[in-house]
Amino acid sequence: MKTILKLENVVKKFSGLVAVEDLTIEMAERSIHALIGPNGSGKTTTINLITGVLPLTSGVIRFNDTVISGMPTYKIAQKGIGRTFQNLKLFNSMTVIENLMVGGHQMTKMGMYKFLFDCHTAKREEKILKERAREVLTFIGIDKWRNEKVSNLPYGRQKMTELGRALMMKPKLLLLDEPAGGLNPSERVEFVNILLKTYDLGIDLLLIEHNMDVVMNVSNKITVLNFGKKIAEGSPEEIQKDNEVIKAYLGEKYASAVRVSRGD
Ligand SMILES: Nc1ncnc2c1ncn2[C@@H]1O[C@H](COP(=O)(O)OP(=O)(O)OP(=O)(O)O)[C@@H](O)[C@H]1O
Repeated sequence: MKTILKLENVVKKFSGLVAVEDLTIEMAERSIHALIGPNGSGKTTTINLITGVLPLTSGVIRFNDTVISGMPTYKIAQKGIGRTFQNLKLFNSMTVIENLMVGGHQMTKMGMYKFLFDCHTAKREEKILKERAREVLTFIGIDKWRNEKVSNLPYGRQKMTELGRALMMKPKLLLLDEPAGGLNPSERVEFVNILLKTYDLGIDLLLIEHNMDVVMNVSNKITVLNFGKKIAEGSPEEIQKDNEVIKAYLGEKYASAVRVSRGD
């Protein structure tokens, strides 16, 4: 088994508060790995550490054996790590396709100076970005809304747009912060199908998610955090039976519903 992402003894402190405590995670290549835990347990902070949005207090993060902790965010993105956010970070007054094209700019070889002053190359770059955006929009099934302003779209399609923007860079690993949050049941099913299709393209997924149906159905491995510490790790079956996880997060109601549905 090859490891795509490795966190080694990662610590993040915000003045007095230890948000992530001595966290070690190994994510296998060709896997869907979930990070779950109660509110405030350090999940989003962990994603912010991986993507370089926050500096580590101590520890090391490796992506495909390269140390990425300490690198600026754009370099980490260029290495092949994409992300989506818990609260959408789209440009609401821009159209769907414009949002994707902005997300794809880092993909092109051109610097901003050249883009502004070299019209000929800028036009060619724009054409490449547009073609890539259409390809991504078709893949996630929202191409017909490409010229709509993001603010006019229902929430489910806005979430798709954000996923599309992350896919523009052709990441090898995609970090998803609550992809199913705020979606209604049919949007959720549609989104999960697109995520599985994305995985089939060869993109590994690290997923933060509170919806346990989604987590248990799609993940190969789950890491559970509580107060910044890893309290359990294993397959969905192992995690559903883990007493500490049931006590800290899943609750007895969830655990007994699973036992009934399994006929235990
Ligand atoms: N920039 C910050 N400054 C100070 N404290 C922070 C900061 N970001 C996060 N925290 C704190 O770190 C802890 C972990 O927060 P984090 O957002 O990582 O949790 P989470 O597991 O993602 O929660 P949720 O499920 O609610 O999104 C919390 O106590 C939070 O208040």
